[in-house]
Amino acid sequence: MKVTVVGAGAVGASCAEYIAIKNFASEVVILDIKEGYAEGKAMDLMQCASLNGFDTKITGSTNDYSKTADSDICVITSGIPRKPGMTREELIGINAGIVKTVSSSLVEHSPNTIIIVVSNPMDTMTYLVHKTTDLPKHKIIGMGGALDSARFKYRLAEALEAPISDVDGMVIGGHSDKGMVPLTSHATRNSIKVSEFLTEERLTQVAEDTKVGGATLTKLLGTSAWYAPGAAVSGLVQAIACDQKKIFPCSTLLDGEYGLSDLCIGVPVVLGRNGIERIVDVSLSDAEKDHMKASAEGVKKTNGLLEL
Ligand SMILES: NC(=O)C1=CN([C@@H]2O[C@H](COP(=O)(O)OP(=O)(O)OC[C@H]3O[C@@H](n4cnc5c(N)ncnc54)[C@H](O)[C@@H]3O)[C@@H](O)[C@H]2O)C=CC1
Ligand SMILES: O=C([O-])CC(=O)C(=O)O
Repeated sequence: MKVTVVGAGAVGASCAEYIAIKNFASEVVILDIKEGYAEGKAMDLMQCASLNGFDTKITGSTNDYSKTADSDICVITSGIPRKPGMTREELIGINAGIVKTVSSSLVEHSPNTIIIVVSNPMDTMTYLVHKTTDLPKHKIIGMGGALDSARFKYRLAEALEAPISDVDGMVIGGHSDKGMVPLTSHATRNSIKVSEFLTEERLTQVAEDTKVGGATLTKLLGTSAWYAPGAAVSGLVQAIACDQKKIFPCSTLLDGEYGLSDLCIGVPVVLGRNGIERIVDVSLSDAEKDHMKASAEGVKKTNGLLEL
């Protein structure tokens, strides 16, 4: 199993590290445009191998896509992150050009690959990869919901004063400050609905804190987060590499599901060896349906800024 990670920055390096530590991939190639940067990160990570007990071979490349040839999975993290006060959508001007070039170079060398898009604004960048490459739709996956759901579980556990392992919940919709749709009606503590424990007001607070999870960290760190994003990507890569058939919310091209079409947005999907093996339709409350519709309108507005 060969995995390429484009972008050796904060998220790319964290993602490569988690993939290596989980020890399921034979090879990880990190590629960056900055001279020597990916090689340096790869060497530093390889020097963790004996300490952390993994055998994954990590190599770096300065923009040489021949090194990425025949990758089973490619992760795109190249692009600029936001600064405090910015929205993810504001990154489109620079990141669209980067994602377009990177995705065509990847597919040129790995025509059968599965692409996981991380660069922001992620739903629009995922849509752009569809427009740029001729990969089938089940092989283009946007990562946002897995991270947002992890943040939702963190906030739920905090409100419930419960261990995170006791909590389950999912966030669908667009990966944006306003567009996320935390499914509070489906969230559970050890299979009991969280509404049995928390007031509607507290649940609304949990949902609001979840939606601004990325912005909150950006304010604290001066740039956006990387540990949980890297861990979330590694979860998707592992589900595909190990054919786990796990459900994650991922951004995928919709064609009528959830009443939406011609956009990529987060919905629950089954991930396995073929990428997205099935889109799962869950029943939503009326409020969640309204939020999903508004979220889709927001994503379409951002897609409208693409020069296709
Ligand atoms: N979807 C999600 O849940 C998340 C998305 N992000 C996004 O991921 C992206 C990366 O974030 P960070 O790693 O923090 O940024 P970073 O600045 O630390 O790293 C980005 C790397 O991309 C490289 N790069 C730029 N243009 C390139 C090109 N044409 N080819 C190859 N490499 C290129 C840069 O040299 C840099 O090393 C941002 O757009 C950020 O908003 C970040 C966290 C979560
Ligand atoms: O907040 C950002 O800009 C980066 C990101 O997508 C996240 O951490 O959720």
